[in-house]
Amino acid sequence: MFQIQKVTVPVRVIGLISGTSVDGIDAALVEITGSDLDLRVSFLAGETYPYTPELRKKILAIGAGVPISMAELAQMDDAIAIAFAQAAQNIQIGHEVATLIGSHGQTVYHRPPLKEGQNFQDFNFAHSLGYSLQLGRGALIAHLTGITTVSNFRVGDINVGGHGAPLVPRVDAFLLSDSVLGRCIQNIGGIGNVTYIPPRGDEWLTKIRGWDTGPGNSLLDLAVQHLTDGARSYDENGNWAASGVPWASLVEQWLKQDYFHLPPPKSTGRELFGVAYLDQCLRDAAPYQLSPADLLATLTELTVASIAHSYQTFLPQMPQQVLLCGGGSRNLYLKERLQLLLPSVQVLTTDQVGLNADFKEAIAFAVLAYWRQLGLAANLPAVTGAPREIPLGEVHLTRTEEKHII
Ligand SMILES: Nc1ncnc2c1ncn2[C@@H]1O[C@H](COP(=O)(O)OP(=O)(O)OP(=O)(O)O)[C@@H](O)[C@H]1O
Ligand SMILES: CC(=O)N[C@H]1[C@@H]2OC[C@@H](O2)[C@@H](O)[C@@H]1O[C@H](C)C(=O)O
Repeated sequence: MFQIQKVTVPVRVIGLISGTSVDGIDAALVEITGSDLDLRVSFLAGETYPYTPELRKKILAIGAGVPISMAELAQMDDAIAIAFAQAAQNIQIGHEVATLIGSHGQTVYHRPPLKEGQNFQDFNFAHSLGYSLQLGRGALIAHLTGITTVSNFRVGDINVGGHGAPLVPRVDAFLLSDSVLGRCIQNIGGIGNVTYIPPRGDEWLTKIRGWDTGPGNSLLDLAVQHLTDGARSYDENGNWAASGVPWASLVEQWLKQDYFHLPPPKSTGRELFGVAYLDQCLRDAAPYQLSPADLLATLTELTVASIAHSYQTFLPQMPQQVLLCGGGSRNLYLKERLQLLLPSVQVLTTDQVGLNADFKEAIAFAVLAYWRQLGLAANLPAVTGAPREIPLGEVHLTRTEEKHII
C-alpha cells in the first residue's frame, strides 16, 4: 500500500475537481513536500478537460432538481468517474506518473446543516446534519488509473456536524499566509468563497475564518445564456457588463436576502443561487427595463457587493490584500468593481503571489489527499462549524494494492 513516511522526497499528486460552474474537470499535477508551515507545492501541469455536452446537461439537470432513477444516478456516478480518470491520465502525459490522486468529484447537491431555530419539513431539528453529494466515485478512479485515490472529502466533516465546506481554507492558510499582511483569498467560481488569514503569529490558525460569500459567476453565466439563447455561456473578461451601468437600488434590494445576513459558518450552492434565483432577479428587474449590459453590470455588482458586505460585516478586521482566484478572477470588470468597493485594500490575484489562480482548487484537493495519507486534519472548525479538526477523505486502493493486503 502507498504510504507517505517522512516527507522530504516530493510526492507527485494529481488534484481533480469540477466545481459549481460545471464547465469541466480541472486537473493539476503537483509535487508536494512538508506538512504545514513547511508545506511546499510545485505546480507541474494544469488543464481543464470539458465534459461532453450530454454529460454537462445531465449534471446541470439533476443539480436543478430534475428527478432521476437510482440506476441513472449510479450510471452518472460512473460516467463522471470515467471522465475524472481520463483527466488524471491526460494530465500525466509527458511527466513521471503520480502516486496519489485527490478527487473532489462533482457536487450535485448540497444542503447545509440547520442552525438552531431553522425549520425542516415542519420539524425543528436544532442540530440536523447537513448533506452533500459529490459524484464520480473514487473507487472507480483508482480502479481505472491504478493510482490510490482519495475522494468524498466533505462527508467526514458533515458527519460530525460541520458544513463540509469550504475545505480549501486550511490549504490557503499554509500556502498563502504572510508574516505581516492580513489577506483574504477570494475564490470566484460558480459560488464565491473566502478565506481570511491574519498575519502569521500567535494562534493565527485559530483566527482564520472562511465561508461561502454567495453567488460568484453562477447568476452571471445563467444571465448570459438567457440573453443569448444559449449561444454564449459567459461574459468574457466582463466586457459586456463593462458596457453597462449597475442599478444601485436593485443591488440594495437583493442584498437584503437572508443568506447575506446569516453569520458564518455558512455554505451554499446552486440550490440557492441557481436558475430560480435568476428568474426572481429578472422579475425584480423587469419594471426598470434594463438593457442586457445594465442587467449584467447589476448582477456583477451583486456578486462584488455581497463579497464586500460580508467582509465588512463578518471579518474581525479588514485585510491589507484580497487575492482572487477561480474563473471570476479573469473577469476584469468584476475585479475593477470589487477594488472600487474596497478602496483601502489591494485587490490582486493569487498568481501575483505565485499560486496559479485557475487551478488553486485542484491543487488544494491534491494537498487534502496528501494530508489524508499523512493522517493530518483537513478542516478548520471555525470555518466549517465542525466541533473538531479531523482528517478527511475516503482512501480507495488500486486492485494490486488490495491483492497485496489479502
Ligand atoms: N476570461 C474570463 N472572463 C470572465 N469570466 C470568466 C473568464 N474565465 C472564466 N470565467 C468565469 O469563471 C467560471 C468558471 O470558474 P471556475 O472554474 O473557477 O468555477 P468552478 O470551479 O466550477 O466553481 P466553484 O469554485 O464554485 O466550485 C466560468 O463559468 C466563467 O463565468
Ligand atoms: C458543496 C460544494 O461543492 N461547495 C463548493 C462550492 O464551490 C465554491 C464554494 O461552493 C465552496 O464552498 C466549495 O468548494 C471549495 C472547493 C471548497 O470546499 O473550499
